Amino acid sequence: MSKISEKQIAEKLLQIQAVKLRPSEPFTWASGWKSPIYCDNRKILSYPYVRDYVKSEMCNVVFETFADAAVLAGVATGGIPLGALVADQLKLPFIYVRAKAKEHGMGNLIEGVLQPGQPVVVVEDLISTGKSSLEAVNAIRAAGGEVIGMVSVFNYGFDVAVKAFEAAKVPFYSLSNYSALIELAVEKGLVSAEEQATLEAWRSAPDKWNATPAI
Ligand SMILES: O=P(O)(O)OC[C@H]1O[C@H](OP(=O)(O)OP(=O)(O)O)[C@H](O)[C@@H]1O
Ligand SMILES: O=C(O)c1cc(=O)[nH]c(=O)[nH]1
Repeated sequence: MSKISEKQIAEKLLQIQAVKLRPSEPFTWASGWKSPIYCDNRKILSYPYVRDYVKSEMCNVVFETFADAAVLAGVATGGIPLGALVADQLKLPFIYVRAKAKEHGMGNLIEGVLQPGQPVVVVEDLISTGKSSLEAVNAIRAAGGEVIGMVSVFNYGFDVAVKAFEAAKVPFYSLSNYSALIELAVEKGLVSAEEQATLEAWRSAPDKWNATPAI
């Protein structure tokens, strides 16, 4: 993605107030990490113009980079509505991967139709450690699908995720990222010097970060 388009997506996320800073009462992430920041991409769905923009940017990535995609797969739950929108626009089949296999009914981990050997692109709303995305990749591979790549709206750019995607041989594209977001928020004066210092301390060791409650 170009730096300009990364910032344009970041601008939309800021406009819809999807990004929250709460250093004094840290958020708990899916990984268990504590964080002073949370990016709630689910809010994109509630703003049709932003939703359209994100959808078409995701379509461009799939169309231009993963032209062989035969199926799109959403990662539950954030990646499901986005993936379905993109699949609908590109007229591709859609499946989704649950966080865990359903405990009644068909007992499925993957919902929808996946034929062995089909090239699949995984759609995620956000990548932090990459664990959720890679669990979905592994489930698709175990079911016989060929994961050719993945696309997400946002990526924190942590080394742990970059290395995990490399090890799993999954090329990934994110429409925006933490660096673009913070650069823009600082330019717009939305982050105070104190908040910037907190974010820097957190970003340098997110797995070890301990928030000190505001006095
Ligand atoms: O890269 P990771 O460390 O795995 O974190 C990112 C995951 O966390 C969020 O999902 P969450 O588990 O909050 O569930 P949701 O999508 O159902 O809201 C997000 O939608 C990603 O799937
Ligand atoms: O890692 C997570 O759980 C996570 C971080 C974030 O900023 N936004 C989100 O939806 N999940």
